[in-house]
Amino acid sequence: MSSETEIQPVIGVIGGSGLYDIDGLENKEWRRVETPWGETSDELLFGTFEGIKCVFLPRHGRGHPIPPSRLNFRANIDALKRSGVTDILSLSAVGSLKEELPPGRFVLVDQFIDRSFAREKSFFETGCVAHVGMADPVSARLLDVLEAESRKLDIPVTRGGTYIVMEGPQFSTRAESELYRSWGCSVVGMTNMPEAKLAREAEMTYATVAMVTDYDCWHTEHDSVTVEGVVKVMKGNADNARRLVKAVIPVLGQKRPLDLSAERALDFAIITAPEKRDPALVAKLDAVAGRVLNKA
Ligand SMILES: CSC[C@H]1O[C@H](OP(=O)(O)O)[C@H](O)[C@@H]1O
Ligand SMILES: Nc1ncnc2[nH]cnc12
Repeated sequence: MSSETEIQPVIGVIGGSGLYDIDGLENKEWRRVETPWGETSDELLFGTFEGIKCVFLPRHGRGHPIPPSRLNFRANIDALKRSGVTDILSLSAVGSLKEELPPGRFVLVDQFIDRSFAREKSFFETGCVAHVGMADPVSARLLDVLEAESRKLDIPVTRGGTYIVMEGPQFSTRAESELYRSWGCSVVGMTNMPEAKLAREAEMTYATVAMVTDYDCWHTEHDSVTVEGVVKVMKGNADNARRLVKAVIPVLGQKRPLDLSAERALDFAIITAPEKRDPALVAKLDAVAGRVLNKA
C-alpha cells in the first residue's frame, strides 16, 4: 500500500475529566466492546456527525468512577481500534507549569514525558516483542486542524508544549512541580501516558487538547490545585471542548492519505522471529497488529 492510498477516517474522542458525553451526534448508541485486554472504562458511544463516523469514550467512565492508575488503557485503545477508529482526539484536564498558560487555555501539546509507573504500557509482551518510534508522538495534521478551528472559535490556544504524566492520584508536591518546570514542561496531568504510546502501537494517529484548569502548586499568587478549583474551571473548558470537537470532525473526517509515521508504525517494529512468537499473544493482538502479524 503506498502513502498515496486514501483512507476514510473514523474519529475517536477520548473525553477526560468533565467530559462524559459529546453532543450533536446522530444515530447515537452506547455499546460495550469486548477486548482481549479486559474491560474498557465504559461503553463506547457510536454515532455520526455530518455523516462522519465517530466513537466517543469517557476515559474515567461516566460519573468518573475510575482513577488514573486503574484505567485499562490497553482495553480502551484496543476497543477504539477494533471499532475502526483511525484518529484519536484526547481531551484532558491539566495543571499549568507556565505563567503564560492560565486556566482556560487549550494547549496543543506535541511532546510527552512519561513519569507514570504503575500501568501496563505496551500491547507487546514476552512472545511478541515490538519497539515503535515515539520521537513525534502527536500528529501535526491533527494539530493543524485543532489550532485553526480553535482560533476561528476564539478559544485561547497555544500550539506546542510538553505534557508531563505523573502517576497520581495525589497532585504534585511543590518540589515535583518545580522539577517539572525546570525541565521546561508546559502542563502536568495523569492520563496521557501510556495512552499515546498504545495509540502508536495500534497505528492510530493521536493528539491531545490539554485544557488548563489550574496553576498546579508552584504559583505563589494562586492557591494550590484542588479538585474544587479544577471543577470550577472545567465547566467552561468542557463547553469550549464540545464546540471545538464539533468544528474539527467535519474537517478531519474527509478522505486523506495515510499518515505513515503512525499508521505504518509496526512495519519494522516487531523483532521476534515468527517461529518464536506466542500464538496466544498473537491472537490477542488481532486488532492492534493483525495487519502485520497475519500477513501471509
Ligand atoms: C479531576 S483533576 C485530575 C484528573 O484530571 C485529569 O484527567 P483527564 O486527563 O482524564 O482529564 C488528570 O490527568 C487527572 O486524572
Ligand atoms: N495540577 C494538576 N496536576 C495533575 N493533573 C491535573 N489535572 C488537572 N490539574 C492537574
